[in-house]
Amino acid sequence: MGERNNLFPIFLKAEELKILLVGGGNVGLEKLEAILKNSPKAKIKIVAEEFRRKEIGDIARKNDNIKLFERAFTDKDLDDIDLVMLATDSRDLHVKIRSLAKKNSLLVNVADTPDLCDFYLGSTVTKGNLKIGISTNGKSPTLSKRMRQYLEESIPDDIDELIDQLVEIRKQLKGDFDYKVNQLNEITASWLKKNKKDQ
Ligand SMILES: C[C@@]1(CC(=O)O)c2cc3[nH]c(cc4nc(cc5[nH]c(cc(n2)[C@H]1CCC(=O)O)[C@@](C)(CC(=O)O)[C@@H]5CCC(=O)O)C(CC(=O)O)=C4CCC(=O)O)c(CCC(=O)O)c3CC(=O)O
Ligand SMILES: NC(=O)C1=CN([C@@H]2O[C@H](COP(=O)(O)OP(=O)(O)OC[C@H]3O[C@@H](n4cnc5c(N)ncnc54)[C@H](O)[C@@H]3O)[C@@H](O)[C@H]2O)C=CC1
Repeated sequence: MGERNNLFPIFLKAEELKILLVGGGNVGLEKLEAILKNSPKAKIKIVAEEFRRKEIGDIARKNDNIKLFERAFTDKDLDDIDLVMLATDSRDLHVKIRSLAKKNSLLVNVADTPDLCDFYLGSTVTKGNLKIGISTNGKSPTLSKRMRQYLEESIPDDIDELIDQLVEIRKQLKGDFDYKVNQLNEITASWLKKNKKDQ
């Protein structure tokens, strides 16, 4: 048997959390864009001695939820933070911030260092209410990206209508829990068969 991905996926309400991002270079920008692509109103505090002025400056100007501090990291930056993402060019600094953050029981991602990560970012496909997260266990971000592109093309853009229909049906179903589960399973099974026949 080969290796197996044992990561546990969760979908964070990032717009209700305070995220600290340290570092504003290429990697910092990539991670900032990854957060905002999924959660445009996420509250992000960026601390960087220098940063990609054009891109990160523009994003921060247009978005009140992003606070940009042009200076070195200080220990107090961890106060009142829920989640930490590090993207500087210093492993020593990453190790130091990580150990401070762990004292506050914070979860930490270090963009270019899987062994220092409590969690990884994944590629994501979003179609309305549907979101699919993809992980290669930290092995190949490129494969994650290709899988995202594949799924983005193959999942119909109107998939959200199926979700809306199920919400309506779910509201109208009368009966106990088991009855509802059975009904919802039956209805959706026939949708799958129908789609197969259509192909
Ligand atoms: C472990 C992880 C930690 C984390 O960042 O959370 C991590 C780590 C590293 N990334 C590296 C490089 C690249 N990262 C990308 C892209 C993405 N990276 C993302 C996630 C993750 N990257 C986590 C694992 C995800 C998983 O399990 O699959 C994505 C999915 C999410 C996002 O960041 O938005 C996003 C795709 C978004 C999309 O398009 O869908 C590309 C491709 C490209 O840009 O085209 C390259 C260049 C090609 C290559 O190297 O593969 C390197 C090498 C640095 C070096 O060479 O030293 C490391 C460090 C290492 O592996 O040691
Ligand atoms: N750029 C890329 O695509 C890749 C980068 N990497 C590695 O990832 C790391 C980050 O890469 P880049 O973003 O390109 O580097 P970068 O040099 O452009 O950015 C580093 C950022 O960290 C900030 N920083 C450094 N010390 C700080 C401190 N004490 N407090 C606050 N901010 C501080 C800098 O001001 C800057 O914003 C590097 O170690 C690099 O070797 C690895 C593979 C690819």
